[in-house]
Amino acid sequence: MGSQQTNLPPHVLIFPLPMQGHVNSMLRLAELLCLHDLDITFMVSDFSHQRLLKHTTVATRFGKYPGFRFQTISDGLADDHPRAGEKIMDILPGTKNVTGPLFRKMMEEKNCFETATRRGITCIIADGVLSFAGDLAEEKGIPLIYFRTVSSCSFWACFCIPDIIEAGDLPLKGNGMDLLVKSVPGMENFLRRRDLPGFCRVNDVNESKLQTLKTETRQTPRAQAAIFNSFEDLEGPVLSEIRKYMPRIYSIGPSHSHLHSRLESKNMQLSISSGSFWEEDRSCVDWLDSQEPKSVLYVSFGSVTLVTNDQLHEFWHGLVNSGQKFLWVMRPDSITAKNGEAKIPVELEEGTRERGYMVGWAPQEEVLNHPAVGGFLTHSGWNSTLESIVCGVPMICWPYFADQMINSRFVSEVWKIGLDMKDTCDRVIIEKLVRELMDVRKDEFQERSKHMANLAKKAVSEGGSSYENLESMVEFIRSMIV
Ligand SMILES: O=c1ccn([C@@H]2O[C@H](COP(=O)(O)OP(=O)(O)O[C@H]3O[C@H](CO)[C@@H](O)[C@H](O)[C@H]3O)[C@@H](O)[C@H]2O)c(=O)[nH]1
Ligand SMILES: C[C@H]1CC[C@@H]2C(C(=O)O)=CO[C@@H](O)[C@@H]21
Repeated sequence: MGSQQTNLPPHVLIFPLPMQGHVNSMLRLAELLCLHDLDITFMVSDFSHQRLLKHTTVATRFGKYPGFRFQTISDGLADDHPRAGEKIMDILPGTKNVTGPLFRKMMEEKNCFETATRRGITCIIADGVLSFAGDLAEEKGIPLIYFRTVSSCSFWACFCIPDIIEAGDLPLKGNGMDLLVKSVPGMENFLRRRDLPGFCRVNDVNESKLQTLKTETRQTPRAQAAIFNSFEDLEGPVLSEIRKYMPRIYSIGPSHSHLHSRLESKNMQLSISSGSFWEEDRSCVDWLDSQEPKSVLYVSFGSVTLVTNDQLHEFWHGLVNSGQKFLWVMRPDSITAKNGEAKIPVELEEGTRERGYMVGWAPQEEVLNHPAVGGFLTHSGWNSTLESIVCGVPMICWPYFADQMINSRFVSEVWKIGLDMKDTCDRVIIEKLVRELMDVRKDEFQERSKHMANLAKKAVSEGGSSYENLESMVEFIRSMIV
């Protein structure tokens, strides 16, 4: 490097798995690092980039940071791939086989992005499931930090997969699903087989999704550090277990709340739109404005979940029969009914007209923060879980796959801020749980959720654990410039 470059800031390459829930939280990390005046190259798939440009103000949001750049790359999937449901798992071989080699070529051809005004990459922060980025970092001698965007509890359960297999709790063949799993330290008293991350639901331990997640997770300790979108008061005991294998762990979450707090302290404006891949329908906020405080159940299953026609009807009946107001996000691509199959019974149409409101995609953070929202029926994606926690909104969990299975167990049994309806989808149960959360046990859930929300806000405020961890991490990134 020329001597004229020695005063340049570190140049961090941030590389998420190209899915909504991963890009969201990595974009927030990118902005947090921009606020610390680091140069950032953000790797984004062509597909995600087009979605972001179409549906968000991401260009203006990052336009105010001169050190920020997007770099696009293929995610290895065909343009018309659904990128939803179980098929989303194709993104792992897609990125490994296609994105990985393209990334290597790009780094070599572009001299690791070094220019007259920017250092070559001084640190790679890669999604914890993109080991090819770790391979390249190691080969080129570039410091590496992994950011696993799921909960620490899910990461830890995945890390323990070899011990779970050894103990005979895997493969899960649908038998003994309520038996306790004793081989994940710290979770011996409450983790059942059905709560293990969805990748464990295989008939044979050699199935590729289990093997891939095991391998990707076990290679994490080769990085110099790891980041979790979590906070010590939420997942402290689990983070301590992980630190036995990787001492340098930075819990810096909840990342959205952390970003808000940092922007506020610099008197900077919050971006109006998040990192949504769909158009946010803001009409639901007007509808919420006309509702009583804490009277509305918000229903959303994130960006990947698919719902069958039967499940749709169970939810719908359950919600209408509960007599509660509800705001339901029904993503255009989320119902698996074939044409003509999705006939809506009259009583559901009437019940929805009286008490419900539906949108294709909502400004979720704003919705959860609205005083009219009193509960969240969620698929337990990690971002949704954290967003609900920060707003003190109790949850009913209907986990669909992956980390969601264990997140929902922590919500109901560890933090006790919600109810878990995992592996059921029945209108009678749905009605009962909605009444329990929004009415019968409302006060206890509200109280515990409010307490956790306060702890989350404390973590990201000056002097809080996540705030201090981010400061240390930036120092560490600065110290690693070679
Ligand atoms: O109408 C909506 C619905 C969702 N969101 C946002 O979309 C994100 C959804 O993220 P998440 O709740 O984490 O769910 P998924 O989209 O399913 O995320 C994937 O990525 C997560 C992080 O790794 C994992 O925890 C999940 O299991 C995985 O499916 C959140 O930030 C929401 O605020 C909106 O803005 N509007
Ligand atoms: C498609 C899934 C594979 C890996 C990701 C994940 C994780 O544990 O990191 C959980 O669910 C999804 O977000 C991703």
